[in-house]
Amino acid sequence: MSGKVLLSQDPVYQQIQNYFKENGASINIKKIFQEDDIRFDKFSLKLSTPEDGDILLDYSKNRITDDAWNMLLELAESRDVVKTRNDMFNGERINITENRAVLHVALRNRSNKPILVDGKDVMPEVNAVLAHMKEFTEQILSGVWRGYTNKKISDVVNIGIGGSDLGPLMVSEALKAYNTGIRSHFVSNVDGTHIAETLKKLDPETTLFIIASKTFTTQETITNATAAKNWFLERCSEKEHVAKHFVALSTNKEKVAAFGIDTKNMFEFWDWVGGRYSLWSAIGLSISLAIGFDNFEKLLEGAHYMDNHFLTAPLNENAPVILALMGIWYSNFFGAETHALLPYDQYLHRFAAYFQQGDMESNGKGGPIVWGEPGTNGQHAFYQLIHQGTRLIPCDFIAPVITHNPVENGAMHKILLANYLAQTEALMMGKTEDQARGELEKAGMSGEQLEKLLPHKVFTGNRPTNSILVKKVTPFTLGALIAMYEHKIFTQGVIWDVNSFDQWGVELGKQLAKAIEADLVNSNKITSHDSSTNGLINFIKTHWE
Ligand SMILES: O=P(O)(O)OC[C@H]1O[C@H](O)[C@H](O)[C@@H](O)[C@@H]1O
Repeated sequence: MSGKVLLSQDPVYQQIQNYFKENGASINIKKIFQEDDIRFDKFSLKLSTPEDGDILLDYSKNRITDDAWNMLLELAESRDVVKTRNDMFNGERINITENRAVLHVALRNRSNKPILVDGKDVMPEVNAVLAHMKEFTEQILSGVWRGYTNKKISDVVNIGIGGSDLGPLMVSEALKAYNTGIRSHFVSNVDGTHIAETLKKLDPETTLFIIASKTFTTQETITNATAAKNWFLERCSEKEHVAKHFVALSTNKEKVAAFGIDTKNMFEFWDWVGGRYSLWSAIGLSISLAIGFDNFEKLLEGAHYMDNHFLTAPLNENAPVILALMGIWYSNFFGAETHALLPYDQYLHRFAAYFQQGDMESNGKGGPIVWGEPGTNGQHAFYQLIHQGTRLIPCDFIAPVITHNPVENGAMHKILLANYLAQTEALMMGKTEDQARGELEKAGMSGEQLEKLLPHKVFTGNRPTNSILVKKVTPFTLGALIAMYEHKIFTQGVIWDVNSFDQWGVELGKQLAKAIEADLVNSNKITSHDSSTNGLINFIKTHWE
């Protein structure tokens, strides 16, 4: 990421800027479709997976002309996307501020081709942990591993936060159709309500706690894990039974041992796995328990499939690169501030939440705000803003062609897909004044009443969307989808010159929280902060007394 000129000084970037200045405002998606019969063929990409059908990326409904697109592809070249991508896959320390390699791709490297970090192949270690996860999953699911009163484990509580929570939670929800019968719970918030409400439902004899923390120092996780251990020990006084009910996922053996978890019940990963890229590592243990190890492997295979695509496809046929460039076009040139992820699949209801961390903790220093909710719920909440608001909001619409739940003989899924399709069409086409007038007249309106209402019924249209279709949400296709977005984030980071793999911005709040905690536990009137913070602290303390 060094040795490049600043993005704003990159000649290709400047060329795009000039093009945008002259043409940006007049690009109309509807018009381009009218002028170009093969627009969909040109601006869509079909990826055929070995067993799970095709993945279709339709990026034709964008404010993009052939010329702009070619220049954006050139920009990817001039920003060294290819070289940096290769550096990542080759184990170079591309996370420069932490001096670390970035190798989540090694965790799902099903080809087993050696990947070297400082000359050492990481694959044997990766495979050893996977073998441990497989063995453990099989023991729990078959009932070989039992609780302290010899009962089978029925409930698994993943205690973690950020990357040690969002990935396992999102995937366990997304693949519920594959559930093994284990009930999964996720506790993340340091608000005691989260663990208290979770524990209410649980029996210590049949519950397994997975303490998931890369560093094993995260305040929320250690506090929740301690509360869980105390809850367990209040019900089963024998300390040695902790070993049957607590396992750890971490890079930090010493801290795991200090917490009181036997390190043979620790599943290891490494500093070259970023928290928000860790669901493929030991952090995925709760996923493996929820859907079975074979399905967890399929998730890895799907991601590996996308890794190969990202690594080998030419830039103009490369799904993550295409998504990245389209995002750059809107962020850098149109000034779009946000990007919406809109999965039309109830199983993917945490997908946007997951990529809020994935994208904004990675590229938040330069990239857009990422947000979203599943369709059709979003339609009844915030789509008004997307359709008629003053801001440009590029959206990704994601859906499976086939549902796991063909309720009412599949009729419900057809309704869902009709909505999925209608939204992107409506966003592009809008409704002209003439059309709106015609509709109002048809409804019997005229004169002043009609003229008054008319402007409110007009939709400008020309609002950009990508449509992504998978055959079905399977472990494989989900793995591929997640990896596609990971590599999109990577590509954008390279173009923006943002290190997507550090997150220094989250440190300051943590530091201050430690200091304030000390102010909260004494009975003094606090005066050492600004007057607002003092006032808030003192208000809280007065109401405790
Ligand atoms: O897994 P841990 O070490 O407990 O970290 C959990 C989370 O902590 C911080 O908030 C980081 O910003 C996240 O990237 C990380 O996922």
